[in-house]
Amino acid sequence: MIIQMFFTIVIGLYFFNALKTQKINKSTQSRDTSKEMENLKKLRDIKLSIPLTEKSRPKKFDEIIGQSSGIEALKAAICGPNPQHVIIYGPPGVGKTAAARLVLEYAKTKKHSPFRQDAKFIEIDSTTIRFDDRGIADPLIGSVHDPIYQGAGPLGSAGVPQPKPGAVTKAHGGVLFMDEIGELHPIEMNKLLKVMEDRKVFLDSAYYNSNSSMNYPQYIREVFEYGLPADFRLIGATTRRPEEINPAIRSRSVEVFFRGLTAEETELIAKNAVKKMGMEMDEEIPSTVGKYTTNGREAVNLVQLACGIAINHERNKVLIEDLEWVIENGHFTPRPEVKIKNKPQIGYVNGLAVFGANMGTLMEIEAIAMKSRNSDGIINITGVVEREEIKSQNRKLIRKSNARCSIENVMTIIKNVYNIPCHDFDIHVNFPGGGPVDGPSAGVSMTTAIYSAIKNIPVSNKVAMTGEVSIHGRVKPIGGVTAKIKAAIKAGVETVIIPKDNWQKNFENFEGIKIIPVSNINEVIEVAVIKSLEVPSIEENGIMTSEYGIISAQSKECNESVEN
Ligand SMILES: Nc1ncnc2c1ncn2[C@@H]1O[C@H](COP(=O)(O)OP(=O)(O)OP(=O)(O)O)[C@@H](O)[C@H]1O
Repeated sequence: MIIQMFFTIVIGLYFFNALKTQKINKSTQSRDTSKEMENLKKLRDIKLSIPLTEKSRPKKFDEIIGQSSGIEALKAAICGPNPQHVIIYGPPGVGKTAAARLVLEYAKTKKHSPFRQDAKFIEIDSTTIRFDDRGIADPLIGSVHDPIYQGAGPLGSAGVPQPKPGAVTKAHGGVLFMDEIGELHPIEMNKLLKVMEDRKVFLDSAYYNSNSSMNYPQYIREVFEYGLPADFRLIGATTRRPEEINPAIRSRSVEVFFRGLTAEETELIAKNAVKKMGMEMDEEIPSTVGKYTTNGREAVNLVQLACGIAINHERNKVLIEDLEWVIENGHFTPRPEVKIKNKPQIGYVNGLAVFGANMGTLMEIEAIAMKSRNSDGIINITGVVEREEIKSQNRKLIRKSNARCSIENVMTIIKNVYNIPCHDFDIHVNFPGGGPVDGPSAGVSMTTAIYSAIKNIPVSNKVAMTGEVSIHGRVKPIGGVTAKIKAAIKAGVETVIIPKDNWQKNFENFEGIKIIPVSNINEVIEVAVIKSLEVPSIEENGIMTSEYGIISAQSKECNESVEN
């Protein structure tokens, strides 16, 4: 009896103590959290003004300048009855994120769209996702909080592993937007591909055994047995080129292209940004911003800084001096603007090229030909960036310019088609400005420049051209033709020669330019060189020059032999 009483008192005391400790813990916790809550509220009350980039973030598709084709393609991929995964390519700050953020809301307005009104848009930055081989934390795919970890709570104490859903599950039924998808760790990419295939995520834990007699909660058992739902549409955005992106994700996605913005477009973005700041500005501000910026973010940032200077001087008007100060101190360089020359020249051709994300530009090509003193002429090619290295996380891509190899083809074409023994000449071809020249598409321009240099016939300054040329003189299709035509118009060109196979019906609607599709090099020469122009010869420093440029030494010799 006494022993029984003794044990009852001991057990009673034990539970009493346990209860007391629990109460103390609870009151300390509530005291601590209420203090933290107070601090959090205080922090939330402190607000700086909203940055202009945030204020000027497009709220409607109409406010995204210059990307109508990209937006149309994005809408077609996401807003139909069968939405597709999408990859948006484009340079930084041109509206990829802005468009992605709007497209889900737009899809919800469509009757046939499978997205429900409460469908979520989940945004994740791929550069922040690291592969963790222990699988403790994976914000993209999800992870399992095993009972060995601290803070595992009552379920953890009971030895139950707890699944933590990742972005793929949070985006279930909606859109998962992955910015900079080209930077995603390869293992994470493979996991993502698996989730996209299964439309659910399977999580593993050494602490879960389906055959175990342990009494797992129903939810835990369901997740481990049947997976977490992850049926979403992916929109990945990247500044990388398609060939740098994992082919498996590319093959599962519709590819959409956003382009770099023209000066007029960044000009408009700047104008809208100043309006959104509620300020006035000097008339020259938008055009100056246009001249110094190639994307929307740069334009908005430039305007924001100039507005800041005006505000510091207690003005409501941004002066051109404010902007010039920002340009000077920010070391901004103006965008290159190549214009056509004011008269035809010998051996000088307006080529066309694309750079970056499908931006067209006029590419000058000049050639000089001199009768060689040796049996085999020397070919010199300068101004070409020959090797371009692009490093990504897991591989290195090397682009080699094949302009040097292409010139051999050009020599064969001139010999083959025009019966000119061009290996008897020392030839120098130069690409002023030096860019990564893509040899094949400069084929027609190089041929025309060398032909003009050897024959001493000037090339029209109002003509620009693009196209690959085969050794039999056939003109073959090339890429980026629309961007090239637009660049030609801006440079003041009146006639553009393009390969016949690149012809599109909508080129008929281009105003202010004549577009001539050709299928062989004879047609190019026919349009580009000005045969009617007589070349007067004025000797200067041993090199013959004319009103139309340099006359090659070969022509000097020819002239002399005629005179003799
Ligand atoms: N085409 C555009 N039209 C209007 N504003 C633009 C445009 N492009 C960029 N902006 C401005 O720049 C800001 C940043 O653009 P956004 O984040 O959409 O670019 P992004 O292409 O996703 O860039 P990144 O690849 O660097 O993430 C926008 O909030 C907007 O203010």
